[in-house]
Amino acid sequence: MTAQIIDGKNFAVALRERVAEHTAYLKQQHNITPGLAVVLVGEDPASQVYVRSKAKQTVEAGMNSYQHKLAVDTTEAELLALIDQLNSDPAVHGILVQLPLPEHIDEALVINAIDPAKDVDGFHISNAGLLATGQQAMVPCTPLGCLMMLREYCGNLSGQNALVIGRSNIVGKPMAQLLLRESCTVTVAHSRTRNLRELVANADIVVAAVGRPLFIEGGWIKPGATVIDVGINRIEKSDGTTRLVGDVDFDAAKEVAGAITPVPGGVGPMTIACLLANTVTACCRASALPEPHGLTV
Ligand SMILES: Nc1nc(=O)c2c([nH]1)NC[C@@H]1CN(c3ccc(C(=O)N[C@@H](CCC(=O)O)C(=O)O)cc3)C=[N+]21
Repeated sequence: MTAQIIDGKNFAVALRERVAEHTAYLKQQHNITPGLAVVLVGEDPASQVYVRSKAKQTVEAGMNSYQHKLAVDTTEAELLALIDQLNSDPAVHGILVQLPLPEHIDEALVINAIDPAKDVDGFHISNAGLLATGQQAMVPCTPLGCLMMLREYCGNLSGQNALVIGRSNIVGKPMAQLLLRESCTVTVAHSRTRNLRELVANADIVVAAVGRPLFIEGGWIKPGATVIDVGINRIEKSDGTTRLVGDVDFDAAKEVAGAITPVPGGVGPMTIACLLANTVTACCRASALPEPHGLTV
């Protein structure tokens, strides 16, 4: 059997269309344009690529994009002052501070300085707590995108064995919370887990977010399982060029799984689409307007 390939790129196109439609509606009916501010500290080339891509897609959806590029030696106090300013700017509905930050800046302090209502990354402790207690929150973009794809491909998730590999605050933990909310039986594995192979073999759903290239072997996967690969690892090929691979050995896993996301073209594009969706959600909530269907879970 060969797995269905879950086309995250197509999925993201459809989600961005819904975002653009609702943005147009907000403009026409309420004279409000959703605005997303992205803050980048330093000149990491990969981060610059992501930030450019986010800004381009924000504008394409009809929203306002505000970019703040700060020097690598920006002080924590200066960054906090900018966040204060964005928190009180009514044109800004979403704020994203690109991670990682330079070492001299306390990441948790900065994230928790963002107004939770504008925290479109969903990283603020208030949003983490709201999600964990089943209340309305801003949901982190990557797990949100993963859940949207899982719902589409698995239908009812209730009672399914879901294995989340990775325990980060930005993917593993919120993913586990979302799957619990869907009534999955959730296991969280990580680098110290001893019997990973057996856990994978028992999982109807695998979400891999360990950050190790090709770590999960195809032969471990339960036949027919749904595999969501969050990993984006750049590896060097024998000819010296590089390519992107996930945490799962895709070529082997696709022979066993029921459905699987590729890398690239899987979770990555959905992450950015969900950022735009979260911005529209934040905008509607800020204006006490009804939220459109399908932009969050
Ligand atoms: N505050 C914050 N929020 C983030 O959401 C955030 C962040 N910081 N820091 C960096 C990571 C990384 N990230 C990606 C988003 C999309 C792709 C993506 O679309 N990837 C393409 C391939 C891109 C390529 O070819 O390099 C794909 O998977 O198909 C990748 C990575 C968001 N991040």
